[in-house]
Amino acid sequence: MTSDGSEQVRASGARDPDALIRRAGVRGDPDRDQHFLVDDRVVDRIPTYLPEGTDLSHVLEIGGGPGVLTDRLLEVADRVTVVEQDETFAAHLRREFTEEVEDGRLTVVDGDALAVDLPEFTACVSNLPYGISSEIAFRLLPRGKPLVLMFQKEFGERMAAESGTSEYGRLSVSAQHYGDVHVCEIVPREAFDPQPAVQSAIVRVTPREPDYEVDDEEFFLDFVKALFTQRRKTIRNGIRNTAHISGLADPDAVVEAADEDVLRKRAGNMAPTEFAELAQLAADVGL
Ligand SMILES: C[S@@+](CC[C@H](N)C(=O)[O-])C[C@H]1O[C@@H](n2cnc3c(N)ncnc32)[C@H](O)[C@@H]1O
Repeated sequence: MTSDGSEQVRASGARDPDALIRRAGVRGDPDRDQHFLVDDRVVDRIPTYLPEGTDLSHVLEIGGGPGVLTDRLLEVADRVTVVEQDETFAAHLRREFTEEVEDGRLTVVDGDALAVDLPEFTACVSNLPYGISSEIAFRLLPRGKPLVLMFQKEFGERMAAESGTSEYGRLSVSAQHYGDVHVCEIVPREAFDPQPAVQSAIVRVTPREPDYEVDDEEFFLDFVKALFTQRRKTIRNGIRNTAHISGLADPDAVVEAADEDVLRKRAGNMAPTEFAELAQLAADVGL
């Protein structure tokens, strides 16, 4: 705290997380997915995980809370839009960053990130509300922009997992369809207040085209989802048992046309490219 009693900023110019929480006037409520970052070192590192050369002209943040990450994003971005569902925190953000709001550098959107229209953004950096992190991630991924997102550790590791590992699944194939997924850092519970029940992971998604082609993206993703519901079964049985999920009209035709080597595999050992090839074949002969 300074001699005049203010505790606005640290020497580096960044706002202090505890002071921000105090000024917000309420504590985080875990039932509302409110676990606020209080470890400056972690907050400082988050924007640095964006891929080199990221366009920082308009950064989106989902769930601003007291504004510790918003503050860091305003240091590096030309413009920030933050979506915050809790009215108390949305009002606090407008108060805390009055100058930036007046200058048009910060827009605070009140509302549910799953329901509001998201703006055109050039990158998204967020400590996500964990209860809806999957739905939010799959709203963001198809936009094809760099993402740095905090998830529950297990979720982040599943997103980044490679075939043949126990974490690999539908989430890995679907997320990696949109970009390269990398776990940048595991964050301990102590970095938050209130502390979450489990550790967290900061995940970077660098957008790129997949190294395979699928004509019908929706069918591809449904097909992958279907086969992972039967991950212990062979692909042959998986195709036959899950037509109600994949939407295949003639699963037997797919089994007849597919390679025996592929049919003997299990979903957990199929690389994304193999899923894509099989999905193309399935769409041709079985839909
Ligand atoms: C994990 S906290 C992160 C807060 C802050 N960015 C930080 O790192 O300290 C998640 C924030 O998302 C907000 N939130 C929860 N559900 C939301 C939703 N559906 N849409 C937008 N914000 C939401 C919560 O109120 C909370 O402020």
